[in-house]
Amino acid sequence: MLNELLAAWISRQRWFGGKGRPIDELSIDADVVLTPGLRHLIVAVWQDGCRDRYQLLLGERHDLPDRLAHALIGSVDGICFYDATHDPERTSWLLDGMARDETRSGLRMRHVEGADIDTSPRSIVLGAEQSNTSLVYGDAYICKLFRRLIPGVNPELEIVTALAERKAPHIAQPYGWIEAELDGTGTTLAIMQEYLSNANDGWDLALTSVRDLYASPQETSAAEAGGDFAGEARRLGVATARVHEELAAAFPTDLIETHEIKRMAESFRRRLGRAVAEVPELRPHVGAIEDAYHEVEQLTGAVPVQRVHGDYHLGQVMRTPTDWVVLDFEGEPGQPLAERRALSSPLRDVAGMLRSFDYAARHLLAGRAEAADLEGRAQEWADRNRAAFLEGYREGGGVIGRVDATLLRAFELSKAVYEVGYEARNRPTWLPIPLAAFRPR
Ligand SMILES: Nc1ncnc2c1ncn2[C@@H]1O[C@H](COP(=O)(O)OP(=O)(O)O)[C@@H](O)[C@H]1O
Ligand SMILES: O=P(O)(O)O[C@H]1O[C@H](CO)[C@@H](O[C@H]2O[C@H](CO)[C@@H](O)[C@H](O)[C@H]2O)[C@H](O)[C@H]1O
Repeated sequence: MLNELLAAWISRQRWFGGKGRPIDELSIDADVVLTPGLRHLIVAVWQDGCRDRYQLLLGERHDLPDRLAHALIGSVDGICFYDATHDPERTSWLLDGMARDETRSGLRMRHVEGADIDTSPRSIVLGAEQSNTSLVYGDAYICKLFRRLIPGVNPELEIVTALAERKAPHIAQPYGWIEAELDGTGTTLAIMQEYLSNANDGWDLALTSVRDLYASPQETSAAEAGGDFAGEARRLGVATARVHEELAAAFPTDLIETHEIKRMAESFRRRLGRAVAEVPELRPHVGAIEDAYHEVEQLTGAVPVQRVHGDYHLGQVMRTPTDWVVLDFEGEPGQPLAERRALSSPLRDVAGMLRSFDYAARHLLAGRAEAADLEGRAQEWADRNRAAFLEGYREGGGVIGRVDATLLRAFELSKAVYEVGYEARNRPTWLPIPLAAFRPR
């Protein structure tokens, strides 16, 4: 009975990866009582013969207070089962568990060595719930619970711990984590980090600047408009180069030669093939994209590779009162863990951020025919901020050599191809944004 309630509820959650397909079966793989009225579950969801596993915090109460009514999963024999991430009385136990380094039936809660965890703040669930659920404790900590579980150490934990040990700037300090064995592999279930309470998301800041430009008289250039973003874009470039430098110092690096460069071009092509099958609007652009990938195949010499962010965009960086902080070193969601941890060219992140400037410039135009006359201004804003970011990247020590232009272009196109698939699946009205990347300039 509980399993059926959970199946109906999980299919409605924003973070559920199998939306739109019926659930054939849901079973409870692990069930640990953390404290009376709070259970930690790992459930297996079967759809079309495939299994995905998810992590739940299940609350139990005889009477559910009104403030938790929205979190109700269902009732069985007079007990109300609910999503306990919304219940600060219960989630405080996670803080206690990490502070005490508790282990409960294989569920290990740990704090970073030397971190002094204040267990007094109470949590709220972060509004912009995405593929995971984040709990913010006062203005001290943010604890991200991974919903869909993939066996292995989460790259975010691996990277921020390594960079924090080096006292690297531009990261949010890690405080603790939760882990368990999944298929015999130590698997990260949650990460707790410093909450940047006084910071703004890069995407929101960039959009404010774009709006200022669109609202200013036609003859005003992007440089003269009130909220010019170029200074911030340059500082972000500097921070990005410093983070790359720290990643190269903390993890192995390598040089890839001709045959591996060809393999990289093949992987760009495979991604293109999958996206074209899914989104026919890509078809007219295939020839030009293939040409750019062909140029990559012709490159000679070695390309430096290292650990990178992997899904770098304006929504992954926050501006604190003093500088930029980079979040979410997890790589592209949906990619296998091995791929997300693989060494790559740092130009991949540079390309990701360049794409993001295009996104910010065009997002107000998407799907609005009447906004077509803003096209030139969108281009001007994007060009100005892309150039400023690259200037900052070089200033911070980042290397973009002459041959790198070919790689950078291919990474940008490949990111835009990924985005076409992402938007078609998640936000179809945004599809024109990445499609614009393939127009000849
Ligand atoms: N350390 C932090 N401090 C403040 N806000 C944060 C922090 N980490 C994440 N956030 C906020 O949560 C949002 C989503 O976080 P993110 O880690 O990107 O989650 P997801 O992987 O689900 O996209 C960010 O855009 C940011 O607004
Ligand atoms: O932040 P996530 O790890 O969930 O990344 C995924 O979602 C992003 C959207 O939130 C998506 O990014 C795309 O949209 C952004 C604006 O919302 C834009 O700034 C990015 O440049 C663009 O790629 C990301 O690709 C996806 O993996």
